Amino acid sequence: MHPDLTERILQHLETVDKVDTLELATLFSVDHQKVVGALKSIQAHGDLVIAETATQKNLELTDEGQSVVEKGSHEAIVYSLVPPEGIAQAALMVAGGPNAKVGFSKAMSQGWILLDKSVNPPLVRRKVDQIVDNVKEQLVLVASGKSQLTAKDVADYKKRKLLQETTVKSFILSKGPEFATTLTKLETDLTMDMLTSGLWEQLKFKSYNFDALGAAPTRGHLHPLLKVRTEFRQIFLEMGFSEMPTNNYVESSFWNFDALFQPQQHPARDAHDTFFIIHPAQSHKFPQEYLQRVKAVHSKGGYGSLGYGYDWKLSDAQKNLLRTHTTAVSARMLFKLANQEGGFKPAKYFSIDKVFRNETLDATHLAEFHQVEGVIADVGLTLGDLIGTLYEFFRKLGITQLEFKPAYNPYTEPSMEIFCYHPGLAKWIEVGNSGLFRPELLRPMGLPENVNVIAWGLSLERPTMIKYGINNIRDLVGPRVDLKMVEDGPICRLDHI
Ligand SMILES: N[C@@H](Cc1ccccc1)C(=O)O
Repeated sequence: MHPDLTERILQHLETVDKVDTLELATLFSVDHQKVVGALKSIQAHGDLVIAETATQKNLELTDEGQSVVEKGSHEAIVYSLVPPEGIAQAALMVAGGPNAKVGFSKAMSQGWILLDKSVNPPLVRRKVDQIVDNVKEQLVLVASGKSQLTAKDVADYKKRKLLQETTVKSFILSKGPEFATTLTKLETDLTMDMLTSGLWEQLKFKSYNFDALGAAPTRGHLHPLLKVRTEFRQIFLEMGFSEMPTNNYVESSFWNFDALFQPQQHPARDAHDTFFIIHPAQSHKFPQEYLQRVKAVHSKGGYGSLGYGYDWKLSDAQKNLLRTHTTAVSARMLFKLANQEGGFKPAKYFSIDKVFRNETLDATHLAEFHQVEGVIADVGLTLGDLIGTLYEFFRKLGITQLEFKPAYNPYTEPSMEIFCYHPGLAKWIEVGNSGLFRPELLRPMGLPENVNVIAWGLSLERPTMIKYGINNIRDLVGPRVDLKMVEDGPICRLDHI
């Protein structure tokens, strides 16, 4: 608010009996709201002024009315589009755009144009050589505040949505019993000094506003990872996926590696990369026939594959570990899908949960993190389906530029790393891994020959870090989490970063 607006109002009021706040706004060339604000603060100081409410009706152009002022009325535009030789009505409608229909009927009733039915198709022709665009002229006058419209004109223009009536509330001010041209400062606090010296009797106190909203107290907040997880879950659900049960952190090597055709000598199965469990060190319950088929495909091959040709050991498959990827969850689910009652049915699944790797900790790696994984099983799926699905999935995250790079996974062929262009960071970043599950994985499970499975996985931490502008993963979990970030972090889409 203008600092001395209150005093300017009071000084003006000293010279007159009554003044309207709208008049003051024009006089001081300030917004009417500001004058009303200043009035409120004058009123807070006591009965300096008497304010009576007044309402005034104003005529204003609508957006459509404004366009008539700028470009002419709809009927004049239609008239101007009719060439001397005439034009087919349909072509006129196309040329005139959305307002051509009203323009046409108004121009007809004004007697400016006619429809010549003596030719086939009928042609719209000019009926007069010249027109005066009264509507435009009258609205121009309204815009300049000089309108002299009759009540009927006003009603007509309102009906045509060219004019609207607005009511403006204002106050008529006159001097009150405590009128003064300056404001005395209002005290907000009653101090001990004021009481003992008796000063309080001469001071004016600001009254309490019991309706003011207090500051919201802080309370529980969702962690950024949970918020981003909610967002991913929502996207999967929108795309028709169902969530897989993911509650087993402890998994056997069988489901984490062997079922996925990952050979027992694979370096990832080394204790350097995997946390093995000591108690209990082994799992014992496996679907026996399936286990035999997995053993066979590793050691001898099958389903058109040569296998790896090594001596597959049950004892290695039995070793318990903290699952290293959520693909172990997908393996269990696909086995269930292949062996469910009534046989295989196409399905779309997702999971978002914690996985563990024996990593050297650094700015981008922790020993535990989350994976987001999507899996689709259906007849005749191709790499094209995978690419299309990935585009749709990432589009829903606000990412539209993707690139794919050939990659290798023991369980997928072909495999693709997924890169996306991040406009905020102005670079391509790797966001995930994907592929078509190998027959050596699907057929031993009992999935029919013509069924293919496409899948992709990404970490939950990486998009969360990008979204919240964090470059050290240790700032995302544990004691280094900035509580301000947790409180303020909005649930918003990645494109709002
Ligand atoms: N399991 C892979 C991701 C992935 C999932 C599904 C298919 C292909 C790859 C990983 O840990 O990175």
